[in-house]
Amino acid sequence: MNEEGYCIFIVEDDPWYGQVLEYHLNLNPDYHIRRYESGKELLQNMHVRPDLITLDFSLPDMKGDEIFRKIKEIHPDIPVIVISSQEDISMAVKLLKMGVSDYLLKDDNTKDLLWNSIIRIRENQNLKKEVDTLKEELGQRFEFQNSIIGNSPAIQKVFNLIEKAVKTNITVSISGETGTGKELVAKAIHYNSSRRKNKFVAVNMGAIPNELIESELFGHEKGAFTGAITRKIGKFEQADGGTIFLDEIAELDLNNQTKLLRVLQEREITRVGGANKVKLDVRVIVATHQDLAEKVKKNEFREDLFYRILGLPISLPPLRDRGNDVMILAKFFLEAFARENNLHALTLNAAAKQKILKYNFPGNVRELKAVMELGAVLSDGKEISEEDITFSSVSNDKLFSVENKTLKEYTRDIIKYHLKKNNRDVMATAKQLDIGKSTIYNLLKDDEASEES
Ligand SMILES: Nc1ncnc2c1ncn2[C@@H]1O[C@H](COP(=O)(O)OP(=O)(O)OP(=O)(O)O)[C@@H](O)[C@H]1O
Repeated sequence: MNEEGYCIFIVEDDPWYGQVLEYHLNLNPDYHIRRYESGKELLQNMHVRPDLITLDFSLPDMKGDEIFRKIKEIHPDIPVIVISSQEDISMAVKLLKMGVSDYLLKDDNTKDLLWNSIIRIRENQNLKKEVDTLKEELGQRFEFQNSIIGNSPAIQKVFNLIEKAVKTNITVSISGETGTGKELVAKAIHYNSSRRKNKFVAVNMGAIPNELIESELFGHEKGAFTGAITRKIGKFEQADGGTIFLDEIAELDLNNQTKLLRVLQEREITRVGGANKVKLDVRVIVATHQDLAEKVKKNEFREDLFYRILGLPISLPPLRDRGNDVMILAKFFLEAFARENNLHALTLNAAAKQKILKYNFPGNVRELKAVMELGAVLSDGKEISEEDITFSSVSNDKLFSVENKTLKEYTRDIIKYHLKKNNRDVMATAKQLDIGKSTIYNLLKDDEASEES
């Protein structure tokens, strides 16, 4: 239904009969009627996209079946009621088979039959609309549940928040360790929102030097500074109508924080070196792996900007808190890798599964993906064994891994990890860990003794 109401085209070459129908249908204030007297006139006005058409079968320039075919080509979903002055059963059957919504004979009852027919068609249209909306909602749910994998209560919570986020333009702040899927969630929000047809523009604040951020975000005019040889459209302008994803927002220095705050408040930008303000309609999603509130306390992040970008906070749990999602994701990545590389389906043997379940994945889902892909390459092509699973992340992996260790063993691991990082400098390590040097020497002595024995 357009904003004028329910728009009905009456196509009838007999002006008197056309008027009778128009008068009758106008009794419903919701109906907005337009009248045409030939097939040509009707087709010229199809851009108006009526909600329904009543079509006299015997128009001077075209027969009803021919016009109906043309209507279908332009807008296949518009219901058409054919009104004929002669009873022609075989033509009626033919038209109904072609998809005409109703076939009425011109007689004393036509007005009332038409009235009822339209009511019935409208009911069907409303029902169809409802089904379409439901399907779309369901489709959306499936869409992001197909790309963001997981069943754990922790990730279900995130799904719920994504569903809330897509319904409005509220700013979303996503927090979570590296590799937990922050960008994936931001994309899911954009592509499931009404902005999906416009751009999703991602900017990593940590990857741009502070002095270039302003021009990167807001653009610059030609000659704005040395090196600005042409006008440049910034990321905010590129995202007009769509979504900008500001990753690593905590990396912004205070000066750029002030500039960003102004833009978010005024919803307009000025290109560097430009005089004009450009109004924008951009949805903002920010992400960080840092504790922003903590940064506010330390005066490293503006409190007003913090509140401006907080919007709907979505906190992504680390992979180690997602229970069996690790196994679901592992299988998902293996299947995807096999599919992309035309390999046979690969499985994990029991020991490999155990090894994965015990590990704490400091690099989260990104690391798991890499581990599974490497495992697939190292395997015999059918089954991935324990040896094919290698953890090479930066890593304090052993340090935090969930193994059956005693406190003493953990302490030993922590000290050895820092010793290695400090090039075996005992003094520095002792200072860093706030322990006595003797603790470290004793540990080294124990280790040597156990190696000798
Ligand atoms: N739940 C998930 N299901 C499927 N793939 C995922 C999931 N979470 C993350 N990934 C994949 O893991 C990788 C890392 O995700 P993403 O880049 O979104 O993480 P991030 O939190 O933004 O990382 P960073 O903090 O380093 O920017 C991507 O390849 C992403 O597709």
